[in-house]
This record gives sequence, structure tokens and C-alpha cells, in this order.
Amino acid sequence: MIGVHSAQVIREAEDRFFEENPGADLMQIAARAVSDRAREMAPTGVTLVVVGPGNNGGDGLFAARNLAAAGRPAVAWLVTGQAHPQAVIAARQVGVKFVDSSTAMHMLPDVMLVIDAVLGIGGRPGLFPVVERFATACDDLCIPVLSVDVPSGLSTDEVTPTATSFRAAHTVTFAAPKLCHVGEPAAERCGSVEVIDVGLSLPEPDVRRLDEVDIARWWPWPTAVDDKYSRGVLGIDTGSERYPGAAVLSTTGALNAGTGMIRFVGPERAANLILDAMPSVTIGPGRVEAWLMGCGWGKQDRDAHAARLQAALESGLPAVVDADALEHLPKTVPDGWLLTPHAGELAAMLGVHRRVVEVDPIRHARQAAARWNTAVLLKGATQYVVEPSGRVTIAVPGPAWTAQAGSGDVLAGICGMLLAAGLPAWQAGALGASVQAMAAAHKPGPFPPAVIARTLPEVLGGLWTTLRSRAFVLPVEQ
Ligand SMILES: NC(=O)C1=CN([C@@H]2O[C@H](COP(=O)(O)OP(=O)(O)OC[C@H]3O[C@@H](n4cnc5c(N)ncnc54)[C@H](OP(=O)(O)O)[C@@H]3O)[C@@H](O)[C@H]2O)[C@@H](O)CC1
Ligand SMILES: Nc1ncnc2c1ncn2[C@@H]1O[C@H](COP(=O)(O)OP(=O)(O)O)[C@@H](O)[C@H]1O
Ligand SMILES: [K+]
Repeated sequence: MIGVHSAQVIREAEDRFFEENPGADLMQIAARAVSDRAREMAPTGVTLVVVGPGNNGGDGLFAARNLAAAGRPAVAWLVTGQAHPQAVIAARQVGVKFVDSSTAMHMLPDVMLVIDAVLGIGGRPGLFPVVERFATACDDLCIPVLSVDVPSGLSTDEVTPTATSFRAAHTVTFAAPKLCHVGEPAAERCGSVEVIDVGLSLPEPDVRRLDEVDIARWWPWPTAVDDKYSRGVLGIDTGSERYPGAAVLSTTGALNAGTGMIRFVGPERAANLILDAMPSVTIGPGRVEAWLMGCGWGKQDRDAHAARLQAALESGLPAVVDADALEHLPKTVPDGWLLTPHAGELAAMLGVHRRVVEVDPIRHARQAAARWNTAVLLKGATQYVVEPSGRVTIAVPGPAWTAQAGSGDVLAGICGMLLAAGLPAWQAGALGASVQAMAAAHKPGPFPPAVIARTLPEVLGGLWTTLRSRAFVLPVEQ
């Protein structure tokens, strides 16, 4: 897990660092990381460094100095004509060549790498027109860009770009990732992201991103003494005469994630399809530990749906509430419920336009979590789980192959399994979204949601095997 921090928090940490370590030179650490990566990205040829007026430009110029000192041709373009004074002197001393904007543009087709050191965490969104044209030309000519801290033009603390920016193949950032590095669509403009520890002490994050180690650590693996009941019984009330497929998909997700026992209580047509495909699923009511409701309910039989949601509420059990069930939410819900809207459904829940949610997903997911006092998993390219406290957990990301009808049903099923196994709602949402993404990454290609669901056992089995093999590694005798 890694904490995601705002520019403001990084600045405050930096101020504290310099108070405690007067004279320390973080810029040299940053510049070294950038020049090391640049040498890997472009082992030969000219590197063109685009330099802004602040410390981001300073990082870039010192990186140019490092490259030139190592015998690598480096050229710098100071986009405002001004730059970090010591960095300019250091770069000149080792023979970095300085060029103007028209030379930079003219030589672009022949450079091996562009280092974008125009704006970092002190930048406002957007670029000077000449830099904007240059950034677009890098894109058009497919010149690899290495961004320092953030791709210039992006807003550090936002996931939705509002202006032209550089589009990096790789970004070297410092101290911690920021929202633009982890939230789509901004994250895509950062390329692969590398975080360099520069020694700052950061506070407890209120936004964090999971990695595969967290999934392995938190997954409710079966123990030797488990039975089907202790692993968790999930009641599934999904599908309708019109949408029986959603019932099949949600059940497929739950079963392949490892539910101890499933009781399906949806429509008969869906039950028959489920039995044909998954004979271990039981049909009809009985004792359950958690509910999964709403996938494929459709817009008919609304009164019946509202009544079923009310009955789940009165049972006091945890529940995944997905899709059409989100329309019937009471004013407050038990805190064991996990609401799983996509942006459109969250917009409807809050009475705003979908676009508003897409621009600022975290703020809106926080509003819903606070309003219903329960965990919300906002689905999409980046999946955010928000607790009523406002804490945000971002799931392990996956490829966009899962962007297809039915993926949400599978995901709801996986989350249902995790609730039935006893996990708190936020964790069920974060783990469920993560393993679905990991399964899609494990099996890249246009595989339908059910195939991705059937890949889950392999992915989970792989994680489990890795965990077990680690557990059996004995410490080396000294
Ligand atoms: N924290 C760390 O751990 C470390 C931080 N380090 C580095 O420091 C960087 C932050 O440096 P920074 O504070 O000097 O800000 P930076 O991003 O260079 O920009 C400020 C300048 O740009 C200007 N400007 C802004 N927006 C603009 C626009 N749209 N269009 C035009 N101009 C615009 C702005 O002008 P003004 O606001 O005065 O108008 C000002 O002159 C950070 O990203 C990292 O690279 C490392 O060295 C060490 C570890
Ligand atoms: N760009 C994307 N990248 C990766 N995954 C995505 C992307 N867009 C959507 N998804 C996945 O698709 C699911 C879509 O859910 P949803 O719209 O509820 O589907 P449905 O209701 O049709 O089953 C999300 O949970 C997420 O896993
Ligand atoms: K930059």
C-alpha cells in the first residue's frame, strides 16, 4: 500500500525537512534519479531537457548536468528564459548546450529523449502556448518523454486533465504519488510512475493505493479447519426475467472468488441457467451471512425490489447493493453495506450530472459515503472505495479490457463473497475490485466478463502459493 499525497502536504513535509536539515540538497537526489532513468531510456543520442522557471526546472537542469558530465549529449531549452541559477551554472560548466524554442522544435525529430522539467507540484494546469505546441509535437512524433515529478500541464491533485499536458512514457516523482499519478484519465498521461524516497516524513494518508501484497495479506484464505459454512454463505438476489444473465454473472463472480456456499433466491429462469452452469449453487432461501442484491433487477417490479431491499435491511446482515437496487436506498443503511455504483449511478444517487462525478470522483464518493454512512465502491477505470470517515482506498488498477457490460455484475459477486467471509465493507470493495483487475491483467485480451471471472481461481491460487512458499522459507543460520 502506498499513500497518495497532495502537493500541499508534500510542500509542508519539505518545509519541515529543511527546518530540521538546513543545507540539505534534495534537488541533487531528484536530479540523480532523473538522469539515471534518462540513461536507461536513451542509452545513446541526444537528450533534450525542457526547463521551467522553478525547482522542477532545477531538477531537469541538474539532470542535464549529470548526463553531460557522463559524456552524454544534453541540450536544454529554458522556456521562460529563466531557470534555477545554480543549475544553469552547473549545466554550463560541463558543456550542456542551451537552445531557444525554434531550435528545440527544429531538432525534436532527431532527439532520443525529452525530459519534461517545465512544471512540477508548483505548476498551475496548462502550458505556455509554445510549450503546448512542443508537447503536442512530442506526441505526434512519438518521442519518448520522461517527466520530472508530474507531466507539465497536468494539475497535480486532480484526476481529470483540463488542459494540454506532456504525455510521459515514464514519470519520476518524489516522496509519494499524487492523485494525477493514480487516478484515470490523468494517470495514463504519466506513463509508468516511479516514486523516489527523498527522506521526507509524511503524515498518515487519507488516500492510499493498494498493491498485490495487500491483497495477499488481507484475502480470507481458507484455513485447514474451515468448512463451507465458516467460509461464509452468500445469499444472491440478482437478475430478472429480462436480465437473467446478470444473475449468472454475479453468481459466477461469487463462486470463482471462493464463496463457501451460495443460496440463489432470484427468478426461476435465472436459477435454471445458474444450475446448468454451476451445479454447486443451491436454490432457495436459508441462512446466509451476507446478501448480494440488485444486479440485473431492471426497472420493472420496483415495489417488489424495494420490499426485498427493506427485508435485507431488517435482517441486519451485510450486503452488496449494486445497480438497480441503488435506486431504492433508504435514508441510512447499516454500516456493513457496500454500495457499488458506477459514475452514472452515483450521479443519480446524489442528484447531479454524471460528468460532475467524473471530474471529481473522490469528492462525490465521499459525499455518498457520508450521506448513507457506509462504504461506497465507485467503479470505473480507477476504482475508489470510500468509508464514511472519508478515507479512500484505491484498488489495484487493471487494463480497460474489463470495460464491458457484465463486469460490474462479476465484481459485485466477488465483493459478496468477501462480505460473507466476514470482511468489513470497505475491504470487501477494495479487494474485490483489485482481484478482478488482477485477473484481467493476468489474461489480457477481449475476454468476456465470465471468462475473467473464471480466471480468478488461477490468480488467487497463484497469490496463495506465493504466500505459502514465503511462509516456508527458513531464516538463514548465521
Ligand atoms: N517536494 C519534494 O520532495 C522535492 C521537490 N523538488 C522539485 O521541486 C518542484 C517544485 O518546485 P517549485 O515549487 O519551484 O514549483 P515548480 O513546479 O517548479 O513551478 C513553479 C514555477 O512555475 C511557474 N508557473 C506555475 N504554473 C505555471 C503555468 N501554468 N504557466 C507558467 N508558469 C507557471 C511559477 O510562477 P508563478 O506562480 O510565480 O507565476 C513558478 O515560477 C517539484 O515538482 C520537484 O520537481 C525536488 O527538487 C526535490 C524534492
Ligand atoms: N476503463 C476501465 N478500465 C478498467 N476497468 C474498467 C474500466 N471501465 C470499467 N471497468 C470495469 O468495468 C466495471 C463496469 O461496471 P458496470 O458499469 O457496473 O458494469 P455492468 O453493470 O454492465 O456489469 C467496473 O467495475 C470496472 O471493473
Ligand atoms: K514536469
